[in-house]
Amino acid sequence: MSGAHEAPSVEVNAPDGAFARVYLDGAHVTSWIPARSQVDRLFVSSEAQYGPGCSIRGGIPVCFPQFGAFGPIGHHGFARLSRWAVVTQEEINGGARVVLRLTDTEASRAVWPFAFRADLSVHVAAAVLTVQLTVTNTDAQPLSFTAALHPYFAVEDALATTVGGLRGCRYRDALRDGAEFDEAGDVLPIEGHIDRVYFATPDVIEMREPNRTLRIEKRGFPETVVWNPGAEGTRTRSDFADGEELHMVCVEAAAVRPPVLLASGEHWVGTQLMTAVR
Ligand SMILES: O=P(O)(O)OC[C@H]1O[C@@H](O)[C@H](O)[C@@H](O)[C@@H]1O
Repeated sequence: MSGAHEAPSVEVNAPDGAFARVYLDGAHVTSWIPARSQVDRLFVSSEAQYGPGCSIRGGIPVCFPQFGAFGPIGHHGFARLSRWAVVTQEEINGGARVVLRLTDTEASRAVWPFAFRADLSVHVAAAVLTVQLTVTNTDAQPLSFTAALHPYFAVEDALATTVGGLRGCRYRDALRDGAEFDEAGDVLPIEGHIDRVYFATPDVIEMREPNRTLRIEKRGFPETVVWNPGAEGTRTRSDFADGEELHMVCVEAAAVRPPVLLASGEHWVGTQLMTAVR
């Protein structure tokens, strides 16, 4: 574990001023500042740890080859704990992009016995951050996985924040023993600790605060996860500071049910696009 300044990271600087920072450990985006803005739309804890083998608390963890407990290996998989390599850095599509890559190693095969290639592309332009995960089965046998992009969005007051667009979707509530319900509300208020996987969600939803809105889009990911640790959750985690639950909301794009199944040589693409509407 180390401090933010010692761990290697790359900057993504678009000609219009849009900015992102990505750490090589975990291919972890920790900062996103849209063009013509001074405000970072991602939350990172003041207690976050950096470096090989520790997941940064905040930003956008990449959960692969497993999301949560949806699969046979450890919670949220090993991608967020692994060193990725920078493949390309370029100006493209009016913005800037970096692509990082993770491939199997002896250590990964000991946990998950497959050859694979995972590419994470991070593109910024204007008011949009686009994060795309491409997984290729480079093994001779089929493989299956679950995955998520797990952004911690910075909010001024989580308790004044709502997520709109999930009405009618079935969800699994981890706070009620994994029981399933149908979302009845037009908007979902964040009222404290929440931990839900919404299934078959619309590809465009909105996170609204009193003074600003984020449009959160996904492609290839069927599910949306909404998570806030609540006061108890930040108090009991050493990489969170007390009270930080009020300044973050996770709205994640996930692929969990069913797991993604790839034949030898096939690939899968999942994308999350975040737009600062205001
Ligand atoms: O503390 P971690 O491993 O980063 O996980 C954070 C949270 O991630 C969310 O996606 C899960 O739904 C929660 O159950 C989990 O607590």
